[in-house]
Amino acid sequence: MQHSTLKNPEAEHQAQTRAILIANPTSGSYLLHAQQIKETVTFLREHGWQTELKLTQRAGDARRFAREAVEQDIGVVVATGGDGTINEVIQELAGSETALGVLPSGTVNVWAREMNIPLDNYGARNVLLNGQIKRVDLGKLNDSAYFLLMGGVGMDGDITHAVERKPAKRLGILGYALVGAWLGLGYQPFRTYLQVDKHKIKVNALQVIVGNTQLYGGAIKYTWEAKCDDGILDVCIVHQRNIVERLLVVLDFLLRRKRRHQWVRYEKCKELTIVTQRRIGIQLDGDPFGYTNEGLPATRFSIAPRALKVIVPQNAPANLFTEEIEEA
Ligand SMILES: Nc1ncnc2c1ncn2[C@@H]1O[C@H](COP(=O)(O)OP(=O)(O)OP(=O)(O)O)[C@@H](O)[C@H]1O
Repeated sequence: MQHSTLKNPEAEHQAQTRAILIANPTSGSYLLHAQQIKETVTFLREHGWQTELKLTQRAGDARRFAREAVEQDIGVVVATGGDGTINEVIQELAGSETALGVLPSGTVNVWAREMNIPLDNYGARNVLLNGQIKRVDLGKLNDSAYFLLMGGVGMDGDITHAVERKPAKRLGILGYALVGAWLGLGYQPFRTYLQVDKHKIKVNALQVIVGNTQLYGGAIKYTWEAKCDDGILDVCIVHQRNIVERLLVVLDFLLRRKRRHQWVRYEKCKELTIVTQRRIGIQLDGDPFGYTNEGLPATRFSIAPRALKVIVPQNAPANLFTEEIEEA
C-alpha cells in the first residue's frame, strides 16, 4: 500500500504490516467467502504481513478486537464482513493510526462498492497490499457513535428497526425491500425542526439522510455531492409525499434522473441538530441506532475531520475526495 501522508516511512511500514482480520461469520456472504478468507491470511503472510484472523461470536466483539488492535499499535484492521462490522471497527479506529482495510463479505457492502474495493476476496486482498492509505472524515451522532457512510432519521431508521425485529432479516436485501416497501408506502411524515449550522428549517419530512459518502443502500445516491475528506456533512431532506410520488422519488433516485432534485432539499454543514415531534428511528451505516426524543433534547450530527485512516484502491473514485488520488 502507498501512503499519502507518510511521516516516518520505516516505522510506519513496520507497523502497517501487522494486521488483524476481524471476521463476522454471520455476515451476509461469509459462507461464500470463508475459504477465501483463510487463503487471504496465508497470502498476506506470504507477502510479509504478520496476520491473525479473529472470528466474532456476537455483536460487539469486532469493536473489542479493534480496541485491542489499536492498543497494540497494529497497523491495519481488516473488517471482514459488511458495513455493520466496519461500523463496529471504526468506533475504535477513529483518531488512531490504525488503518481500516476491508474484505467484503456482507450483504450489501456499501463502503466496498463505493470505493471500488472488489467484492471478491482475491481482488480485495490485492487492495490491501497495493492500495493507498487516505484519511477520511467520520460522521458522529450525539457524541456517542461514529458513522463512515451515512446516518438516517425517518423512514429508513424505522425500517431498519422493524427489520431487526422480524424474521425478514434472514432474507437479506429481499427482507429489507419487502419491509421497506410495506412500511414505506404507509409511512407517516413527521414534523421536524432542523438546525443546519446556524440556519433553521421547519419541515414535514419522510426522511433526513446525513451523508459522509454518496452511496446509499448500494444503489441510490441521496448525498450525491458528498466527499469523504472535506470536513462537511451532506444532508438530503426528503419532503412529505403521497404514495405515487414516493414511488417516483425512489425511481428517480435509482435512475439518477436530474429531476430527483425537486423531491428533496440539499444542505451542507458541519453540524446538524434534529428535533422531531414524535419518536423517530435512526440508522447508522445501515444498522438501527436508537430513536430521536430518547433522553436528549435534540439529535445531533457532527463531523470528525479526517479521523480515520483507510486503505482504498488506486482507482478509488476521485469524486469522493477533495485531495487528489495519487497515481500508482
Ligand atoms: N458473531 C456475530 N453474531 C451476531 N451478530 C454479529 C456477529 N458479529 C457481528 N455481528 C453484528 O452483525 C451485524 C451485521 O453484520 P455485517 O454488517 O457484517 O453483515 P451484513 O449486515 O450482512 O452486511 P451489510 O451491512 O454490508 O449489508 C453487525 O451490526 C454486527 O455488529
